[in-house]
Amino acid sequence: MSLNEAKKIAAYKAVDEWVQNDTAIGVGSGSTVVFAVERLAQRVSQENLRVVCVPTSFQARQLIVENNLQLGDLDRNPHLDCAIDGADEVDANMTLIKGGGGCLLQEKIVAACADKMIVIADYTKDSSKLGEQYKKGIPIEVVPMAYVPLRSRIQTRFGGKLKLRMAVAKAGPCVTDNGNFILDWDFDQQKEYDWDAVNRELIQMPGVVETGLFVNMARKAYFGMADGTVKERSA
Ligand SMILES: O=C[C@H](O)[C@H](O)[C@H](O)COP(=O)(O)O
Repeated sequence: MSLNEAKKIAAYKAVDEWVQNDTAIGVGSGSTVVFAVERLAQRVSQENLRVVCVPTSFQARQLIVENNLQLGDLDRNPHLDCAIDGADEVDANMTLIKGGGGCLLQEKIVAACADKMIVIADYTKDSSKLGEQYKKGIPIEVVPMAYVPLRSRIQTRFGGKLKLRMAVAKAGPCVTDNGNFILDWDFDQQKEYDWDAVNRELIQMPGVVETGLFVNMARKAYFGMADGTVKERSA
């Protein structure tokens, strides 16, 4: 089974199990969420469901609009029944790395407004320990003027190395949907980190907007496996 097929079976299962009539849901970002929106659009038209979708990125907003789903926002829908989102890695404790595609701030805000956050992923995201599968580090969204001092400060405090993420089809750094930069923290694989404590400390550093560490947020994860089954993990 291809990676895309693995993403699709996880996404379809999550949408089938968690989306009900008369609900407001958060729509995450990335390549796996594309399949969740596809399934949602099928169910909305086949079952005549009333579902309001709150996006977590520009990409998610486009997906919602292109699939003729009802677009909501946190002003009108401050309480969401669930948020369905992808992840770059999910460890045994359901701690996530997110932001590989540059989306993490709005994703965390939307997930925090939801009763439960449901993760959809392919089997390459399933890991026992952060860094085991995802090798690009933990994305940290920062205010542009602070990236140099923050890079040294985080390296000195926690070890590892931080790199400013560069754009692909544009000269210079990658700019997030919120106008910020991303530092990818290649943390020290030999160290045992308490991710909750690390996340709290990072967020307190002036200039750090948000981190791609999602600790104690995800309720359930669905992994599409290579053999065509869907593996589930609960918090
Ligand atoms: O920045 C992107 C988001 O955090 C995504 O949810 C994450 O990168 C996983 O994306 P994908 O489903 O493409 O693997």
